[in-house]
Amino acid sequence: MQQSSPMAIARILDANLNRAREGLRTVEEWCRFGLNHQHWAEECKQLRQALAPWHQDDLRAARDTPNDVGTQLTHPQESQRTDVRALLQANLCRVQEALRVLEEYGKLRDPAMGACCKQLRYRVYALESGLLGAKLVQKLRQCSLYLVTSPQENLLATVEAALQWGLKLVQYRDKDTEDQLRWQRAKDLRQLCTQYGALFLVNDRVDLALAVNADGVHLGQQDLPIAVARQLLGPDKIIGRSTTNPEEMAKAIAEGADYIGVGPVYATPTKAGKKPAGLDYVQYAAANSPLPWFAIGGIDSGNLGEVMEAGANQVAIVRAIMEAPDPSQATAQLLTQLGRINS
Ligand SMILES: Cc1ncc(COP(=O)(O)OP(=O)(O)O)c(N)n1
Ligand SMILES: Cc1nc(C(=O)O)sc1CCOP(=O)(O)O
Ligand SMILES: [Mg+2]
Repeated sequence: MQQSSPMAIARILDANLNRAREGLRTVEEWCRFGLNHQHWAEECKQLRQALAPWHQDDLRAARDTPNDVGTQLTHPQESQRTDVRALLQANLCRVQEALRVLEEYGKLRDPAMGACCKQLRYRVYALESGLLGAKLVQKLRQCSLYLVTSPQENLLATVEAALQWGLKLVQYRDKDTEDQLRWQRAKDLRQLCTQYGALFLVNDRVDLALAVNADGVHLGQQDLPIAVARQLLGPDKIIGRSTTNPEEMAKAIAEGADYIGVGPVYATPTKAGKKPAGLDYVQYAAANSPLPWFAIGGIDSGNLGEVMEAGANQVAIVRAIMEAPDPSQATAQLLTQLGRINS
């Protein structure tokens, strides 16, 4: 059994504090500049800051790089990063390993250091699932057509008709129904969407989204702040935000929305009284949005061409499907125009 050497322990702590902080900084840069994701960028920063007070002068002073036998040790995978995902994965793994070492050796120095590093390691697991497990958002990026429902007697049959043609994204929007029934309908739609492999979001209501395990929510400017919804829903669920102008777009990005609605493109009775943002804002979104975005408002097969010419690849629709004489045919027509019969 080896006697514990304070110098050796100080070197281990110093090396792993550096490793954890560098790894976090690498991930943070992508959250900030690659994803424009304020929530995750801040989480990385806070994790780094939580480690900083433990990196005391005596630990730095123990550093002895010339005599560190590990500086020449590399693994072939370190020089083979195929893409940003692999880079993030490697760095998050590095941070988790370093935190585990800090937890174990930190206990020898101060039990509070061990406990702190354990908590930080759990937060890094959450960061990892948020960043790399965001499969729902990746799926949303593939959806060219977004059906936003309106209340009607044959709600399920109408949505199913669209799903049969390959629709992959549905939002349950229902302003007036009492909660018991709304919850029942949301459950039925959730099940239907699961059956067809489609994403299912709930408009306005985070509680309802949670209650039926929806894939996310859509929030307008008057609805809950995104940070509150994120806290309730966790990092993996999709949160969409309506925007009408560049300022709202910038705010939604900064707040950590996963996608935005861009509209109303045209005046629409579904959102009576809301002034159209027009095709100019569609063009602006096409040039500037780093997030997936859906043009919405008054869009049908007759004007879809000009909305696409303005730069939209993804559109959200209420009446042109929900009130179509033949929702199947309407969906097929829209998907064909969007160039993707299957999504
Ligand atoms: C995809 C999408 N975009 C915009 C909206 C509108 O949301 P909001 O402004 O909150 O208005 P209501 O739909 O709640 O009346 C949306 N629902 N979906
Ligand atoms: C629900 C909604 N939100 C809009 C926005 O611009 O934020 S426009 C809109 C209504 C879209 O319905 P339709 O396809 O029937 O015109
Ligand atoms: Mg709303």
